[in-house]
Amino acid sequence: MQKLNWRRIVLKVGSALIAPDQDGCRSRYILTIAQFIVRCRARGIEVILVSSGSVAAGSHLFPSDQPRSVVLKKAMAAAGQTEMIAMWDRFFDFPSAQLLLTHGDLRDRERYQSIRETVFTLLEHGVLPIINENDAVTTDDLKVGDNDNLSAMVAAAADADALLIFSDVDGLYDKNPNLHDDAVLLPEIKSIDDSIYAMAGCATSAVGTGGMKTKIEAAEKATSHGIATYIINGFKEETFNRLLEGDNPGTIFLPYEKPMQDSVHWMTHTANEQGEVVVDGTFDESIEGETGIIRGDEIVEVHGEFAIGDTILVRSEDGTRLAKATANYSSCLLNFIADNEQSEFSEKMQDSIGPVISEKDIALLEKS
Ligand SMILES: Nc1ncnc2c1ncn2[C@@H]1O[C@H](COP(=O)(O)OP(=O)(O)O)[C@@H](O)[C@H]1O
Ligand SMILES: N[C@@H](CCC(=O)OP(=O)(O)O)C(=O)O
Repeated sequence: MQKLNWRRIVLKVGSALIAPDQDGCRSRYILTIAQFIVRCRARGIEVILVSSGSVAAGSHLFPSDQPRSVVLKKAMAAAGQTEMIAMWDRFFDFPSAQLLLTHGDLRDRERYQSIRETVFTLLEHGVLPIINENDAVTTDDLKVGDNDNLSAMVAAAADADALLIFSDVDGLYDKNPNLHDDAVLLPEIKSIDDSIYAMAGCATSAVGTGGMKTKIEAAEKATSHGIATYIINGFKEETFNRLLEGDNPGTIFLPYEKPMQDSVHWMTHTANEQGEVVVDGTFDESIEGETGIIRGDEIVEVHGEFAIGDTILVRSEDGTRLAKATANYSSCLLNFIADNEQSEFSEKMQDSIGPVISEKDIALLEKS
């Protein structure tokens, strides 16, 4: 048995635990999770809750004979969210706060910092943050799409020590246990590679989103930030006692020994690129030991429109994704420099602005 040394944790609760009968919220499983939250807080552990279930909670308010269009699901989410938050809030004798986020919020560095500040202030004042995706307003471009990945982004933003994903299954199996009787539970995953993803199947419940694939993606995001990630069965009461005893009741994904620096992690796992620059073969050498990298003469092409401070992808001519980085130039200026690389004006401008990207604002991507 290990000593529990969590300072701050993120709990992610799946839809099947909120609305198991798909007929509004039920306290059946949530009550035990609420007690777990109370017990963690009593031990001085700060808790952030990421709760799914708004669509599942709101679906009973709409006709069941209509096809579930995107618009109808947004309406279900808007209506179900109030019911779900009201239910959580009823269980606690401390205040809670609702934060509804989209990927559009998290991938914008300023809004990301603003979310962090709000979460830290809530925690400082003993308020329980309850987070969900803002399903009622998201579009394909703006959404994270599943709360497993959202909870990992939140855990990274909040500098959590552990991410606990409560689901309807005991943990990660070598294949979907709901479809294969001989599936074997994997208690500990040291590193995530393609063989781990190959085990993951889709959700088989009527209310889940993403199944195991999005949980492994979440574990990858969180562990690379140094956050231990658990997939655990929220249906089973003994789970919670075992967790508090420092035991692993499901699957634990071990954190990286050398986690990524926060800004690099954000760029790799949360930000998405607004445009890209294609560089010639000298990129690899230019990274080494430099304080800033890529000059105009190394750029072969510029794609998309981006402003100074936006995240861009650096790619090689053969299509390899080399790095994500913060642009020190707008796409407009880079196009000008690329077209006029020999001109004195272009040279002077680069001397005064400096390199296209700086070493402190770059996240090298694994070559695949
Ligand atoms: N290798 C696997 N191990 C465990 N569960 C798996 C696996 N592959 C697919 N699944 C499915 O993933 C489901 C959990 O994901 P999901 O339904 O999205 O839950 P939640 O609503 O908690 O996010 C399980 O009920 C199971 O059907
Ligand atoms: N944001 C959605 C949940 C999306 C989601 O990831 O659901 P789940 O797989 O049950 O965690 C909702 O509140 O209905």
